[in-house]
Amino acid sequence: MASRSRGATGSAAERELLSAGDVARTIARMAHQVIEKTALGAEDMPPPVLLGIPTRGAPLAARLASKITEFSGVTVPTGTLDVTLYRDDLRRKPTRPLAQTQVPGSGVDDRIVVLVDDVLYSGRTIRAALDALRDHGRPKAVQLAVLVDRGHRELPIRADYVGKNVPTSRSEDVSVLLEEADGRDAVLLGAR
Ligand SMILES: O=P(O)(O)OC[C@H]1O[C@H](OP(=O)(O)OP(=O)(O)O)[C@H](O)[C@@H]1O
Ligand SMILES: O=c1cc[nH]c(=O)[nH]1
Repeated sequence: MASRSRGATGSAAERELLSAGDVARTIARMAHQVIEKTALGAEDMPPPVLLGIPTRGAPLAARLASKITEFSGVTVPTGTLDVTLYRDDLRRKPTRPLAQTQVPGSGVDDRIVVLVDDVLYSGRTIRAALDALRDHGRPKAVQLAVLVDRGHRELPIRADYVGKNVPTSRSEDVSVLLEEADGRDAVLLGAR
């Protein structure tokens, strides 16, 4: 279980920001936005490549891809991108376990790549993802989809698709729970 998640139970001090139904509706809305913004289905426009950032970005990317296919009829290449070795805090936290990178056979060259993550906070994970992506080719463009943007950016990074903007204080913690990793879907706001 990832460090920030309190698992399937949650504590009384946590407030539910999104229910399981909200999470499903949010992903569906984001799928429609990706279809529109990437001009999916237009002639001479290959579908975007979705890359989820482990831990929870990976199942999120798979769910987003499945909704995009459901709404558009187009299959979207989907994979995962581990950013661990590209993090700028690697020396401070050298024991982080590696996750899996699986770039689909389509590759990323000349494609729109949509990075998918559960939470956007400082932006440092996404900065690392941009570095990691460089090892796999040169996308035509890179976009970012996050389920929750909680603010407090430390780098000039913004998301193209945001499920929910949540104003937070730095002393708070956003936990995204997903069925695949946590046994249920929810977004919780608690104390750090
Ligand atoms: O914008 P940032 O400040 O980088 O924070 C956002 C990242 O923090 C969490 O990942 P975490 O590193 O806790 O690992 P996890 O995905 O395994 O939970 C979250 O899943 C994002 O990837
Ligand atoms: O609150 C936060 C901050 C970074 N990453 C998370 O998953 N939650």
